[in-house]
Amino acid sequence: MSKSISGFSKLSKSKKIDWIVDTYFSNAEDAKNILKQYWNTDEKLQQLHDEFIENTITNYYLPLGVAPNFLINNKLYTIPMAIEESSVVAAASKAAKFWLERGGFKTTVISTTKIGQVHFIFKGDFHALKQFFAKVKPKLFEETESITKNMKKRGGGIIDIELRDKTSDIENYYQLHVSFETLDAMGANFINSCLEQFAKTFKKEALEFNLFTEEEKQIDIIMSILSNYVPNCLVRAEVSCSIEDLSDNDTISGEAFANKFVQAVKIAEVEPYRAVTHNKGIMNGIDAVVLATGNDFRAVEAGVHAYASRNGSYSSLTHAKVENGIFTFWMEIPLALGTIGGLTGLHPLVKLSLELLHKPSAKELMQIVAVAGLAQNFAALRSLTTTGIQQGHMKMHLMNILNQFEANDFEKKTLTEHFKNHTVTHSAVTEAITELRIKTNSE
Ligand SMILES: CC(C)(COP(=O)([O-])OP(=O)([O-])OC[C@H]1O[C@@H](n2cnc3c(N)ncnc32)[C@H](O)[C@@H]1OP(=O)([O-])[O-])[C@@H](O)C(=O)NCCC(=O)NCCSC(=O)C[C@@](C)(O)CC(=O)[O-]
Ligand SMILES: NC(=O)C1=CN([C@@H]2O[C@H](COP(=O)(O)OP(=O)(O)OC[C@H]3O[C@@H](n4cnc5c(N)ncnc54)[C@H](O)[C@@H]3O)[C@@H](O)[C@H]2O)C=CC1
Repeated sequence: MSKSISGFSKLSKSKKIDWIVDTYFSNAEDAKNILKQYWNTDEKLQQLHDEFIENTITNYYLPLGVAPNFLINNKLYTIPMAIEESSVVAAASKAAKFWLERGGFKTTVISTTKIGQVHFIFKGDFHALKQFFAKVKPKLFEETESITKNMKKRGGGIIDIELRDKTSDIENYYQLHVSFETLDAMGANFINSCLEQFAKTFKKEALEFNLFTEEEKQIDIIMSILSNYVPNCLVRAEVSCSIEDLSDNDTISGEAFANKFVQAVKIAEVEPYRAVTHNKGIMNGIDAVVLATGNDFRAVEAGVHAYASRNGSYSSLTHAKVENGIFTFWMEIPLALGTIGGLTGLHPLVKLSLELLHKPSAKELMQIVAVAGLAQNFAALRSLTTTGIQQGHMKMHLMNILNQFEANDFEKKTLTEHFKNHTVTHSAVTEAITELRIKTNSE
């Protein structure tokens, strides 16, 4: 059985590794070598990565791929994508190329408001609390001045502070519900700093408020935190073309494809089991760009799925219709992203990704990310409603299976050629590589 340890965080990196490999690995030297293999040879760069998080022992690589040919509002982009799953980048690239020839993607940012809340318990009269709030509200703005002054100069800051009565949900529970404009920053730290100052001011001022009883003066702050639910930080991405232009092969007409596609989207609108997978496909594109641009994918994931459930049941994020012979496919999605702050100015590959994207503002990045999600969903639905998903996915996954067998270059070349005309499944690859090895050995 493994042991626990006290003071691990205080050990040096090399001592941490020693403890890990000695405690958990049968071959400590091998384990240590694997960890060290992923260190950067540039010590300064390694230190930068070490300091992103805590207790760092090595780097965890993900491939960074690119999907070219994205025409967004008449501007061409090559989109960086960091993801472990095969076929996602290929699918995005294929959808980009398809829509490039059909006018490209059109996007608009609908809104950019973010929310934070101070949750508190107040045992008293709501009327008195409202009076107190009216009195203290200017002070809340005043006492956060040092935090907000630069953001205000840039055109952002605190938009409004509301008092919300939540006592029908929990006894004596109220909120300060605050809206913010954080411009090119995702804003989590800015918002949290403002909220924590509101909480201090609110509590302090309550002690001096004459209309409160002694009990009412004891406002109990439970917590102050931004919300990752951002339904008013919304972007729309859309593609459309005539149904005749929709087909690029002879096996299905544009009309038949459009109808099937719209049905597939409708199913995801009404059937949660399908909607979750449908939206997972959208997140294949979104997460990959969010990660490549150093943004907080947990925040995005949480917010997006909450939005997908906003009408009471989990539903598709994308929608499609055919009207007057025109096929339209679109998505509105909440995305709180930053192109300043967090890791965006620190991680060399994030900086490179942002430069590749023409150094976007947060609003531009929202549009690019939404397009990556819409394109991904288009590619997946196109495969699902025509060839089935496995054909393309397994074609891309072939190399992973071959690597599981530690295939050499000759085997990879021969089998890639073979599977151009055969269906890729795990067992078909197993059979083919076994046969090839028997044949090669007997020669
Ligand atoms: C996989 C493809 C693209 C193959 O599609 P294909 O028609 O066999 O590809 P192709 O060889 O004819 O090439 C056409 C274009 O596709 C792209 N492409 C093609 N191959 C590559 C490659 N190796 N590397 C980079 N890009 C590639 C590329 O843009 C290329 O143009 P070119 O560069 O030649 O001018 C297609 O079958 C497809 O789009 N499939 C969908 C795959 C998918 O959605 N994968 C996500 C993982 S599955 C999942 O997690 C989600 C899901 C599906 O469950 C969601 C849902 O249910 O909704
Ligand atoms: N629940 C959550 O989502 C939480 C997330 N986080 C983390 O917080 C980080 C993001 O916080 P931020 O406050 O965005 O980053 P940050 O703390 O690095 O701040 C960015 C700062 O950049 C400055 N700035 C300069 N030019 C600007 C411009 N044009 N527009 C806007 N700001 C400009 C502002 O002072 C702003 O506060 C992420 O790493 C995230 O993972 C932290 C706590 C909770």
